[in-house]
Amino acid sequence: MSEQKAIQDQIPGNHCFGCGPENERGLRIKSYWDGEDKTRCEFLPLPHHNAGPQQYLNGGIIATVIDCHTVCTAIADAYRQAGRDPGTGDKIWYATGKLEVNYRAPAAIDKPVILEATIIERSNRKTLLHCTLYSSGRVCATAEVVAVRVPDNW
Ligand SMILES: CCCCCCCC/C=C\CCCCCCCC(=O)SCCNC(=O)CCNC(=O)[C@H](O)C(C)(C)COP(=O)(O)OP(=O)(O)OC[C@H]1O[C@@H](n2cnc3c(N)ncnc32)[C@H](O)[C@@H]1OP(=O)(O)O
Repeated sequence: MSEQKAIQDQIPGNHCFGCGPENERGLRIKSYWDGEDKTRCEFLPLPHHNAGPQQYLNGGIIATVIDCHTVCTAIADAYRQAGRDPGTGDKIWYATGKLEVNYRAPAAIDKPVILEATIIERSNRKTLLHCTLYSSGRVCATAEVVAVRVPDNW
């Protein structure tokens, strides 16, 4: 990937478990633009992120990384639509309104997962995104997410 800074590293004050650089015990995913309305994230699971069987990634962790990758994409997009660099000026904050995940195949615990998010639709208050999660080149999950703009005191 290019030299671009991760979306999460451009937005200060984020303590989110999935994507907050300020959460020492979090997953700390990093998302990058990869085309006009697309972003990409690579996440390497840790052994304790397993499901019941130790070789597979836990479904809640899958949902979390999809949630964070897509909502951070919506936030970065909103800054872009406002003509501002992320983290500059008044804060823009989105929360997850809807997260619908289809688990299509198990994801290996010891391989990186790749997430690709696409912005499908945007309006003033909400952004609809699609996300695909791959492991070893295979589609393991797809998701539809609605990110809703909330005040920065939310
Ligand atoms: C303090 C300082 C802050 C500084 C910033 C710090 C840095 C942070 C930086 C970065 C962080 C980013 C990291 C986040 C990543 C992870 C995100 C999460 O996990 S968030 C936690 C889980 N989510 C919840 O707990 C939501 C709980 N729900 C709510 O609070 C409300 O229901 C909310 C905000 C989602 C909507 O409530 P309403 O009253 O604001 O707005 P209404 O009028 O209901 O909806 C607005 C629009 O959204 C649509 N909408 C709402 N829910 C929908 C849904 N489930 N499906 C489809 N559309 C929905 C509605 O139809 C409406 O659309 P129409 O404008 O009319 O077109």
